[in-house]
Amino acid sequence: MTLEVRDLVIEAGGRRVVDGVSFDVADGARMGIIGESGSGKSLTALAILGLLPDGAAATGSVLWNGQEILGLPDRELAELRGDDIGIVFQEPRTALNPIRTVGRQIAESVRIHERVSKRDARARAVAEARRVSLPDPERVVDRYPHQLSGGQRQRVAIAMALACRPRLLIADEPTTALDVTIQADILSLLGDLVTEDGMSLVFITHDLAVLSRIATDAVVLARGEVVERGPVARLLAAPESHVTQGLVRDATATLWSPTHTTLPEPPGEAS
Ligand SMILES: Nc1ncnc2c1ncn2[C@@H]1O[C@H](COP(=O)(O)OP(=O)(O)OP(=O)(O)O)[C@@H](O)[C@H]1O
Repeated sequence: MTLEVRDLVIEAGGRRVVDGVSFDVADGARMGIIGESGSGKSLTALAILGLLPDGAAATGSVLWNGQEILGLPDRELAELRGDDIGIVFQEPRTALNPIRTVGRQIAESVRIHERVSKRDARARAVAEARRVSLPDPERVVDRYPHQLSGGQRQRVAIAMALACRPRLLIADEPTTALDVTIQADILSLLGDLVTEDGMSLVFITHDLAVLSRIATDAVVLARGEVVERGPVARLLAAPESHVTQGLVRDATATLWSPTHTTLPEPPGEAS
């Protein structure tokens, strides 16, 4: 299943905040969308999912497996989300319902999309909790979000997003709100699950070091436009635009030094 985004334009608050963005995500590919704050990353993801906030509108084309999904009725989009496309956001606290047990929330996404019985749904919730390596899955499903750590809450959000085995996962800064060590754990969990299921991935971040751990290719956004695109290894090693060069400098300065990635000297400072 492929995602093709063509000439996406988003107007929000009377301004054009995304301006002609195009990219493809082939079946099983791992695409990054990277850029500084306010460059249009989140709105691009929300437009793909049909979740733009009030006051924002998108034009252009978003083809999912050849079908136009931009402007689909809410009902059809809701079916697509969860069934075909999973979503993980930055802040699990806001993605989770504080007054429902995490098991119920994981089970709910299964029940909506697969019509399983209540009892089977609970068993599934336990299995999904185990799959994302939540501790003591039989019991953790009876806990409430506030009783879990930030990293555990993000595991719950990932379990919810992946419970129905979507073909595409869109993850918007899923590790940004977490401690540095937890970030690495969540990234490797996501990487493992994406590989296991053969899903495609769209991963949004402002951090090229993080991106290099999970994505193979990326588009670089600045002020709503694609300023550069290519394999992440090339963007790191030979960034062409000033924006990407800045991202490489930030990545090199980042506190956690990725074990699998050798970051190059920052541009202009190489000996
Ligand atoms: N609901 C809205 N109404 C008006 N403008 C908005 C709205 N949401 C976002 N914007 C503006 O659109 C631009 C792009 O926002 P977006 O959230 O997509 O950026 P981003 O790259 O994801 O940034 P961040 O990393 O800070 O989340 C920004 O200038 C932002 O202020």
